[in-house]
Amino acid sequence: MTIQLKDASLLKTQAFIDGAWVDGDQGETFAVTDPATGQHLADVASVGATETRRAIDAAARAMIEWKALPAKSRSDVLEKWHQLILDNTEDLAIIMTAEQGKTLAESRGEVAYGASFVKWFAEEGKRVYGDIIPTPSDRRGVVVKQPVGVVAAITPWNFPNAMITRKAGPALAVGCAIVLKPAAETPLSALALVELANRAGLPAGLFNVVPGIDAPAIGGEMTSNPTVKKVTFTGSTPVGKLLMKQCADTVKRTSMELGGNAPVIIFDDADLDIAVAGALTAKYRNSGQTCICANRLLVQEGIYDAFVEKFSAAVSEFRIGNGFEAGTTHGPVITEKAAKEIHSKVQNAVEEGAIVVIGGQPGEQGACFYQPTVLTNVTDDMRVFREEIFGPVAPVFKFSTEADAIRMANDTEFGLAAYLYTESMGRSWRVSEAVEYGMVGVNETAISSEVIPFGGVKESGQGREGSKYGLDDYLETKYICFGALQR
Ligand SMILES: NC(=O)C1=CN([C@@H]2O[C@H](COP(=O)(O)OP(=O)(O)OC[C@H]3O[C@@H](n4cnc5c(N)ncnc54)[C@H](OP(=O)(O)O)[C@@H]3O)[C@@H](O)[C@H]2O)C=CC1
Ligand SMILES: O=C(O)CCCC(=O)O
Repeated sequence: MTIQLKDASLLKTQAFIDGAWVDGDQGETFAVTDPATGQHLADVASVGATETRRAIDAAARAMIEWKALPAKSRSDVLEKWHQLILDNTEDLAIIMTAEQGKTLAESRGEVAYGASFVKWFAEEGKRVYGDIIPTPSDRRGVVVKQPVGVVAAITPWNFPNAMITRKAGPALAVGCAIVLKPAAETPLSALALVELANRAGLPAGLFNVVPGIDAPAIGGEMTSNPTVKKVTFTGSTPVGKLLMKQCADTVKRTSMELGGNAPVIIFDDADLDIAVAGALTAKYRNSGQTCICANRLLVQEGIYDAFVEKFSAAVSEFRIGNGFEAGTTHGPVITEKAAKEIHSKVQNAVEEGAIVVIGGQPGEQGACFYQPTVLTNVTDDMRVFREEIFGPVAPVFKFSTEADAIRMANDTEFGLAAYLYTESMGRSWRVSEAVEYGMVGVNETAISSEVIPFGGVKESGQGREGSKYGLDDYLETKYICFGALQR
């Protein structure tokens, strides 16, 4: 084991089912490696359908008492969990950088971001209101909100902490129990989080973590088991579609946070410095591996050359490397396979006529590195326009009119986040309303926080996470009719 922590007991390698740390039934394990060095970090228990079923049964049992508690009692446990996450920020960040590759500063930021969802939903869970409906007769209609039931969650490797708390926070706050399958690349962050929830006093069975390399087996059980009432997923659109189909047989509720193809539209009247800074953040955050990362920079012809010059100059200052090393601004991408996939998209663009302004090659630091890249002379038939790049590659497209920009922005099956830069108030409104996206940043790309409804339209998914709306995904609406009041 090569991860050095202040509290070594946060490094867990077994599954957590019904309040106990357990191996898989077959004793199988899978390796977790550091993408920056290729070093082996840990062997983690690999569970399958049988253990997942056991976790679901435990969740259903645990929910009976949990959902009957006053919201305040559930909130108290979540508040303790929140504090423990903050108290252990450094260890959680070290685990994250080791298994995911992002810089230590980014990992610390994500731990705080992840903790904010626990705190937010500890508070929001106390504010689940119903309604009384004034019916036109001798009756009263009452609407109550109830927990949806056992929740199954499948999470990705790009945000190994926050994508878990954004689901577990609201689920637990309203009285649900949860069974979580973390990404195979980043199970250690998930296991450390559930260890802290356990230390916070969360009763056994309410939060189960089922790591494993056979995702279809675990996902198959989660989506077919009738005890599971809701599946919440963050990841790629093809897997999201598959899970939705699998959920149809038992008519489960689903929340899907899927792929994106975010445009950053920069108009001639934008403040150039602000636009460059925003585009840099939107593109290169987490080495480009965020579903709301800028995928396409759309720049109006009058400002295009100045933008490319300033943007590329800033990119040339980046230092890619091991996320633990001081001075590293950007870490590796998650796997060698991902680095190769990014390069194939760049090669496709270059073969079709794109010009590499900077980068354009795998990094020399290791198999999982890719150079921060800027491409010009790009067109809308290239893969970098159509597909999610999920890497540090910025294709800069040119447009003429506002109508062109809106058409290009909407010319995709995705609809998660879009950003625009302009000094015109009228244009801000017009374009924000015209683009088909779930979230729009106007002169801002740092749009995420626990207080906002995060989610997409079109094939980017359904449901919203965070904010007051984030509770709805875990609640059922029940109508009760009180009749014959005169009796
Ligand atoms: N919206 C987002 O935030 C994300 C988008 N993506 C996009 O997807 C691309 C591929 O990344 P990748 O990691 O392969 O994404 P996936 O969608 O394959 O993985 C996300 C999660 O789904 C699980 N999973 C995969 N297949 C199944 C299945 N059949 N049944 C149940 N669960 C399953 C994975 O498990 P396991 O790890 O064990 O395979 C992981 O936990 C990226 O390049 C990016 O474009 C990826 C991650 C996050
Ligand atoms: O799905 C993702 O890529 C994580 C979203 C990051 C964020 O909340 O900003």
